[in-house]
Amino acid sequence: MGLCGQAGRHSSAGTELGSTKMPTVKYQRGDMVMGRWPGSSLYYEVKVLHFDAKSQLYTVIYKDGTELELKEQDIKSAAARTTRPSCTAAAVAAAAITESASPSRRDAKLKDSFEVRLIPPEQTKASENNGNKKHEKKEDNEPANKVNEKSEPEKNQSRYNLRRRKDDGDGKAEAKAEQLEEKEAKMAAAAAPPSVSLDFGGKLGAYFWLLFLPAWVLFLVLKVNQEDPSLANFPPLWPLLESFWDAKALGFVVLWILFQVLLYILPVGKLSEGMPLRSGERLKYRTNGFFAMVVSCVAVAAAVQQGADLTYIHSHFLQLAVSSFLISVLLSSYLYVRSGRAAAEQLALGGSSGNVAYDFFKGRELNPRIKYFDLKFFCEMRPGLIGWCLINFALALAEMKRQGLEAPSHAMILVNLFQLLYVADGLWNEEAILTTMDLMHDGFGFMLAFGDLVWVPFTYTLQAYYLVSRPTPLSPPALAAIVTLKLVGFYIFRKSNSEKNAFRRNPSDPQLSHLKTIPTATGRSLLVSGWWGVVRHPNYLGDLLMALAWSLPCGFSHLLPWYYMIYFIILLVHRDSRDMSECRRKYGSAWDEYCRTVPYRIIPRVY
Ligand SMILES: NC(=O)C1=CN([C@@H]2O[C@H](COP(=O)(O)OP(=O)(O)OC[C@H]3O[C@@H](n4cnc5c(N)ncnc54)[C@H](OP(=O)(O)O)[C@@H]3O)[C@@H](O)[C@H]2O)C=CC1
Ligand SMILES: CC(C)CCC[C@@H](C)[C@H]1CC=C2C3=C(CC[C@@]21C)[C@@]1(C)CC[C@H](O)C(C)(C)[C@@H]1CC3
Repeated sequence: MGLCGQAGRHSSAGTELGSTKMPTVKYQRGDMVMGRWPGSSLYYEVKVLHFDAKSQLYTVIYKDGTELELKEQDIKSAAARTTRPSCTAAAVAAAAITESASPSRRDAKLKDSFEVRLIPPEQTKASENNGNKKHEKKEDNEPANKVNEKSEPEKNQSRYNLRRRKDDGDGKAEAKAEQLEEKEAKMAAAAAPPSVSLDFGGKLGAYFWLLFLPAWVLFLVLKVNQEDPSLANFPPLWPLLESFWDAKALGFVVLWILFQVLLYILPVGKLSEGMPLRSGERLKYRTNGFFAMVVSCVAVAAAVQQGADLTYIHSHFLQLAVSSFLISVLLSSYLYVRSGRAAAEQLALGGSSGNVAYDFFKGRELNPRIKYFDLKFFCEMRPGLIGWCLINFALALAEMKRQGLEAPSHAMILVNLFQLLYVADGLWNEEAILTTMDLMHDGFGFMLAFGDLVWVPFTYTLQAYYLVSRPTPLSPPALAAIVTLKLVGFYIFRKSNSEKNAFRRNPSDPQLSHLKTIPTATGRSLLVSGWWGVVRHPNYLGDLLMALAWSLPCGFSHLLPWYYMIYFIILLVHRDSRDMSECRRKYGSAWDEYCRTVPYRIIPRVY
């Protein structure tokens, strides 16, 4: 400790470093020195970024971008280097915690009181770019730094843990540390600067998608209505203009949405907490989706019992789709207008390009709410998702009617049951959606509004629609193989999603204590064993296997029922790459380390 002492001070008052002057200090901005890792006696190579005369603290940066603030006595000149000169902060910390394994030494370290502030890598760049002045301002103003001003070496230790977590001993200490970890994650998130990269082909891409997506749905709906839906039979017949519109169809769609609104606002079911927002706040969500689904099923069964003819949905598919499209456009316009009044911290990162088309498409506001009514959460989980099952059921009835069957075909039953299971599972585990990309990162705009209200109910039902007028017999072995495939996919999908969700909600969950994790500078860890150690997106793998099981019952005569499979591969590959860049931005070198440890993205040894 303090090996360098106060001797040998440079008398470098007023030295010019770029555009800023450093006061009289021992180490200068840009110096490569050895910084002591909090809570340990290990020193690692760091670069001096800044000295704050007021607090007498040096801001230093590790090789992986982690910034700390250290006292002078915790810094040695590079000549005194003894250990691990090029370690990342994560590895450094791992070494530090391993070192502090014995309780007595650990206690001693807890008493150790040197000031340290952890700053996420995003800020590092900002501080490097902006120079010292800005940095000083940031320190003064940001709540993240204010909270971290407390001396809590154990806080830093808790985050860095490459050992199996059940080896840690004292559960209480760990729980406390995890709480701190969560607090820091909030702070890091609050401090994250807006991202500037635009996905989906940027501004020009947005125009393209705004035109292409509705046109594509129209194309699919017209195509599946053709007697011969093969690609060669192109273009499909263009219907008369008046057949696009049906006021009754619009009325049904509006009624359905209002019915779902009613179920959503009923004070039934759990209130779940979302992930911390950049402001540190955690929104509450009424997670009664499964209840809404059960009530909807009962209501539909009662309506059928009363003589309602659900095959209307089959015969008015186009009009229903057009009505939903109109509602999605209205909703997106409302979302765009209201986002103009939203505070900066309520906007999604990268959701404010300034370009009307892009912002309208991608959505600006992260969690648009009318009082407690969360529009994004509601739309993603209710009308379209439950509507998907309703439409499938109606299509099974239409198949019986069209083909004169007493019961739906085996293929139709499989498609119906498989997709019903998928939706029911999503609603049963509704809380898990709060840790998905859409809820945590994406703004709510046309893409999701259209996706939820039009894309899901009117294109995810194409397999069932296809089967209505195309009998596809299945042999018992084929049936058994398809069911097995679906169950395997479902198992992988559910287990991996639940594992990540449970870990994000409670990193010290005893049931996850056998899993290995990589610490990151934000305070959150990444799972590197279990499902998330097999590939980087095991949930996508399970989802893709299920998608395959949904298409197989429709046979190989046409490409149309395989549309979902093809679309889904493209969607998930793109989603994976979006997520990779986002995680790279968030976690820096810890993410690279994760990618090195888990080299495959979705399919082990293939991709
Ligand atoms: N049927 C459909 O149309 C669609 C279905 N889906 C399904 O929805 C589900 C959710 O998908 P999606 O939101 O895309 O992505 P994920 O649920 O996979 O969420 C990705 C996030 O998980 C966290 N994460 C990534 N790796 C790790 C790790 N090793 N340890 C801990 N956390 C990690 C990161 O967020 P952080 O670190 O910030 O927590 C990352 O941003 C999937 O099952 C997918 O298949 C998705 C799209 C469409
Ligand atoms: C129109 C665009 C090209 C694409 C829009 C994509 C959306 C349709 C999907 C984005 C993520 C989704 C999820 C589900 C449905 C499709 C959308 C909205 C999901 C609710 C399906 C049920 C699952 O169990 C789930 C994991 C909850 C899904 C979450 C993501």
